[in-house]
Amino acid sequence: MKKIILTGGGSAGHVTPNLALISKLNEEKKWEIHYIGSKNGIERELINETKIPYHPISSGKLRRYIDLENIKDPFKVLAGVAQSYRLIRKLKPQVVFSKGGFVSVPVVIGAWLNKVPVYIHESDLTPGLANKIAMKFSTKVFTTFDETIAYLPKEKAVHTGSPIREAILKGNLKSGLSFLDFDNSKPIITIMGGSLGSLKINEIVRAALPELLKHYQIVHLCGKGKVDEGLNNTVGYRQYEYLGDELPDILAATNYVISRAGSNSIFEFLTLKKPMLLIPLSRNASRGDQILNAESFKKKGFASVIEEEDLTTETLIKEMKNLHDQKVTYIDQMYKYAPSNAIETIANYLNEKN
Ligand SMILES: CC(=O)N[C@H]1[C@@H](OP(=O)(O)OP(=O)(O)OC[C@H]2O[C@@H](n3ccc(=O)[nH]c3=O)[C@H](O)[C@@H]2O)O[C@H](CO)[C@@H](O)[C@@H]1O
Repeated sequence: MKKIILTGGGSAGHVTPNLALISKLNEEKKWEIHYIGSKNGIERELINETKIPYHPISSGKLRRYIDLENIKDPFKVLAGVAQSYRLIRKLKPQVVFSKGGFVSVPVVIGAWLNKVPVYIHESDLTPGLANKIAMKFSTKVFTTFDETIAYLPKEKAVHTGSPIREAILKGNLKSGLSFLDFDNSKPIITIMGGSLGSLKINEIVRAALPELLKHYQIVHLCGKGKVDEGLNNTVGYRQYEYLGDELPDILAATNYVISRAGSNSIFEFLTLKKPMLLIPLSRNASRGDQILNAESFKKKGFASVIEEEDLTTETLIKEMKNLHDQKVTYIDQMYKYAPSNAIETIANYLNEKN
C-alpha cells in the first residue's frame, strides 16, 4: 500500500477539505493515510474522528499583532521542521498533501528535505502566507478559484475547484427541522461567522433578532465559547458553537445564509444553491482574502455583500430583505455554476503521479 501524509490546520477551513480527501482515499483503499497537525489546533479534534493516525508537532502562529509569543514562534517552527523531517523520514510516504495554515509550513519543508513530492491546495482567491512559502517546495498547487491561477507559477497551478465533503451534499431537510425543532411556518436563515465564530456578527445578529424573528427562524453557529445563555429560550432561535455531523441536515433545511466569506463555506453554500449574504473579515483583522472571495461571488451574481465597516443592525436587516426579495435571481445564477469534482481531480493526480 502507498503512504500519504496530509497536513493543514489552525481553523476548520484548513481541515474540512482534507476530511473530504480522506473519505475518498479511504474508499479507494490504495493509501495508508497519516496526518501531521498541531498539538492543540481544531485539526486534532476533527481528524481524531476519522481514526487515522495523528502526529502532533510543535508549531508557531502568524500573528498580525504584537505579542510576546512572537519571539518564541520562530523556535517553535524550527522545532516543527525537525520533528516533521524525522517523522517523514520514518514513515516514508510517497507524497505529502497540504491544505495550508501555519502548521503546514514545517511539514512541507520536512517533506522537501526528504525529497518527498508535495501537493498543496489554496482555497482563497489569493494565496495565503503559509502557502506562499509552501509553494516554493511543492510540485503542484491546486486552487478553488479559477482566478487564483493568475497569482501562481504557471507550471505548478491547477484549478480543481473546492474539495467539498460528500456528506454536506446529502443532508436531509426533515432531519434538520426535527433536530432544530423548527417547522415550515417561516424560512430558515443559517448564520455562520466562519468556523471560529465572529464576535462582531454575533453582536449585530443578536441585536437584530427581534426584527429578524418576525420573518425567519434562525440557526446561529456562533463559535466556541460564544453562546449567549440569556437567549437560550428565545422562540425560533437556536445557537450552537460548531456543528459536525448535523450540519448537512441543517443546511438542507436552510433557505438563506448569512456568513463570513471563508472559501470552503461559501463554495458549500454555492453548491447547495443557498442565497447568501456575505460579511467578509475586514482588512484590519486579516490580509483581506475574504474580501476578494466575497467580491468574486458578488460579481458572479452568487451573493450579496456587506463590508464589515458598514455592518449595523439596520444594514443587516435591509440587506436581508433585499436577499429575500431577489432570491430567485440569486438561485438562477447559482444554477449556471457547474460544480467541479475537486476531490476526484486531486485523487487522480495523487494516484497517477505517485
Ligand atoms: C479567520 C480565518 O483565518 N479565516 C480563514 C479560514 O476560515 P474558516 O476556518 O472559517 O474557513 P471556511 O469558511 O473556508 O471553512 C469552514 C469550514 O468549517 C465548516 N463548519 C463551520 C461551522 C460549523 O459549525 N461546522 C462546520 O462544519 C464549514 O462547513 C466549512 O467547511 O480559512 C478560510 C479558507 O482558507 C479562509 O478563507 C478564511 O479567511
